[in-house]
Amino acid sequence: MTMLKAPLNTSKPSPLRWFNRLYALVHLIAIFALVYRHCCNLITSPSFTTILLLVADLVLAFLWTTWQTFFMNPVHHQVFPQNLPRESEYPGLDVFVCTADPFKEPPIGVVNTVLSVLAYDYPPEKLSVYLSDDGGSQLTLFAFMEAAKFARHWLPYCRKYDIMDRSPEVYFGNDPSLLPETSDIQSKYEDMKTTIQYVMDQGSINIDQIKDARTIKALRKWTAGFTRQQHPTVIEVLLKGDEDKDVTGHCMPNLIYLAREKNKAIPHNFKAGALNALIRASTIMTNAPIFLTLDCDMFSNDPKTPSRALCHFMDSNSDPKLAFVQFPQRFHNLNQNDIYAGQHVAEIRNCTLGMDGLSGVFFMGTGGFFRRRALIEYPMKPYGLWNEQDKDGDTMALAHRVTSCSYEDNTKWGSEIGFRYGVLVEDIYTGYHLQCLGWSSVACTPTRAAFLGKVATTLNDALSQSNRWYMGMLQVGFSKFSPMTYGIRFLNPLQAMCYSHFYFRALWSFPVIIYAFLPQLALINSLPIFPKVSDPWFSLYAFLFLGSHAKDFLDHVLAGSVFKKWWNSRRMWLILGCSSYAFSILDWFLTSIGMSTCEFNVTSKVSDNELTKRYEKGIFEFGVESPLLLMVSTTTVVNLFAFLVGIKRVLTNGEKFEDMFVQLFIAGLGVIYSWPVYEGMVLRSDKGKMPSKTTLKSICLALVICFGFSSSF
Ligand SMILES: O=c1ccn([C@@H]2O[C@H](COP(=O)(O)OP(=O)(O)O[C@H]3O[C@H](CO)[C@@H](O)[C@H](O)[C@H]3O)[C@@H](O)[C@H]2O)c(=O)[nH]1
Ligand SMILES: [Mn+2]
Repeated sequence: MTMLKAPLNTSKPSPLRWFNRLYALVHLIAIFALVYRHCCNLITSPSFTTILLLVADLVLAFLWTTWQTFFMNPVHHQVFPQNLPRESEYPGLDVFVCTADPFKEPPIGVVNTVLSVLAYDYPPEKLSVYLSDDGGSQLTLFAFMEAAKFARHWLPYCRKYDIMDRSPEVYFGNDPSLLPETSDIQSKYEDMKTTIQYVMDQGSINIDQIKDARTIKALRKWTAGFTRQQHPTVIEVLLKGDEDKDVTGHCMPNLIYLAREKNKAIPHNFKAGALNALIRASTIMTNAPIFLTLDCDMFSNDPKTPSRALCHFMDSNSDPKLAFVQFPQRFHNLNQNDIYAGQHVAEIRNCTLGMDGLSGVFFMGTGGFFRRRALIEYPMKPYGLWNEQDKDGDTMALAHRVTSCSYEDNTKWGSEIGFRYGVLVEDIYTGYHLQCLGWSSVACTPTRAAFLGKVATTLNDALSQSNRWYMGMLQVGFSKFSPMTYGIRFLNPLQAMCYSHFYFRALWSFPVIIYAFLPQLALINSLPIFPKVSDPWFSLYAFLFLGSHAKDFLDHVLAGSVFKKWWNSRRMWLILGCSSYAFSILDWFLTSIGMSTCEFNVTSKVSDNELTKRYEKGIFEFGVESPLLLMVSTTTVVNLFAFLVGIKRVLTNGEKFEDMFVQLFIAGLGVIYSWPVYEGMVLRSDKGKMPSKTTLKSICLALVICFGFSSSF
């Protein structure tokens, strides 16, 4: 009799797929009808307005269609870590944590992320944690030397009491129940925090005050000419598994600090470059077959996460070409209704389930467990790494060599091996390339989040982040690797359409800007541009509007969201459309004609108390002067003007309400969505209000737009 082996994972298609397909079909027919109407209009009464409306609706139709591909075959995966073999059979695991700027990403936060993964429920002799410091900062190294000392107490404590929150900041912040050692460990943690905070406040380290010879030696590497953009490689092994023991005598995981060499004259390729340096250094030092990549703010929220990933990697029935297991991004600092829609609840859920039913989820930059072989196929003879015999046993010298900035010259790093270079979204781009090469991926979505990170808590940060992302997406979309020309040859066509949706999403800004200005300006000029209520075509508009909104709302609810969050996500969709996405297109254009260079601006992970309080209350944070905010405020003022003028005309000038209904509705909706912006412009006086200069500028601009364009109608 053969024993049935207990499964490590299962997958089940969602029954909702039938409903989704039916909805998509009906909606698609309505879209065709609309396009037909536009074409008729274009023939009978061609005008600038008709052309713009057609363009807007065509772009909307394209993005709607590509969005539907996520809903055609959603699949639910489940994992069963209890069925895994013994721990002694687990593969080695390397964890890569990236940080880039000690002032935007405070080291104490990074330390918490690293401690939370050092304390994983994983055989310590098989676990190594690497910290990549692109900020090349002595302060960060110092913080990690302190963290290594604290880890000797923290790890055995977590193990002994099976603590769930292994980020000490979270654990002590949650008022832990008092165990015999708790207050002792807590005071050690507070001491470490104080020490780190002290050097951060000083902004530098006074080596004379340090007694430990090893620390002094390490810190002396920051010589006079050492700057963040120009410095040699620094590698420090802070914990060495076979030598360092915790306070109970247990072996510790490895902990390695790495600041790769930087040279102003040589592009460092931002995070992708950092990750590739990590891949090479770790290949030489520990070479675990699986590695996990993490952003510095993404602390582990569940010590059993690696075993969930292993449920896919260790399953003999899984795809041998499984490249990565993605734990979708989740966040811990969201306010109640997620005012900037940073959580992307419905989006993340629908995209992961949807792509999992095709060739696999996209890589989200953090929380991905990779099979090392997917990124460097060995033996990699042509590329050099494996040719270099470690003859003198000098691993460190070799590790320094492979993290030097000239190492990648004339190699395929960044194009055919490692994380891919050249665009600002190295994450989705690398996952996409792997899938084009025949690798697959899978999402793992446990109820308790595997990792928790930080969302942007000011409007401008949220907008700049999207600006960067969607500029990066356009770089792929319009490159020779576009999913429409390249991806489609290697991927399931639906999968290629999923990627097209992301890569071209910035095009939303065309319909959003057209719909945010054109109907409003026409309203001011008493020109009806949509069918009146009694016209049969009106019901087509109503159907398309209501249908798409109802479906979107349903998708949110099914993803566990609530009405207010959905409403906020709608508002953000409009705000992004008229600001970030438009700037993404502009940035992409300027970069591609060589008038601008692309920069990865790190999102700030610090926020002062007042700001945090406002965010927690759900108040919009404007605060700074920025072109992104100016676009938003100008658009909202135009909508308000148009709405007021339109209402006045209907009430006093006897203009027909039904003729202007659609335009009034669009402007009115704009006004309702813009409420927090008006508040920020005129009703508030706190620090987070819209800067008066921006308010004034936007009113002037809006007046020019409203009355300057009158002659064109
Ligand atoms: O030159 C750089 C720039 C950034 N980073 C690190 O990259 C991570 C992400 O940077 P962040 O500013 O937090 O960007 P986000 O927009 O919040 O990140 C999202 O978008 C990025 C680009 O698409 C992905 O890399 C991230 O994983 C994803 O969370 C952070 O740990 C940084 O320290 C570097 O290591 N080197
Ligand atoms: Mn981030």
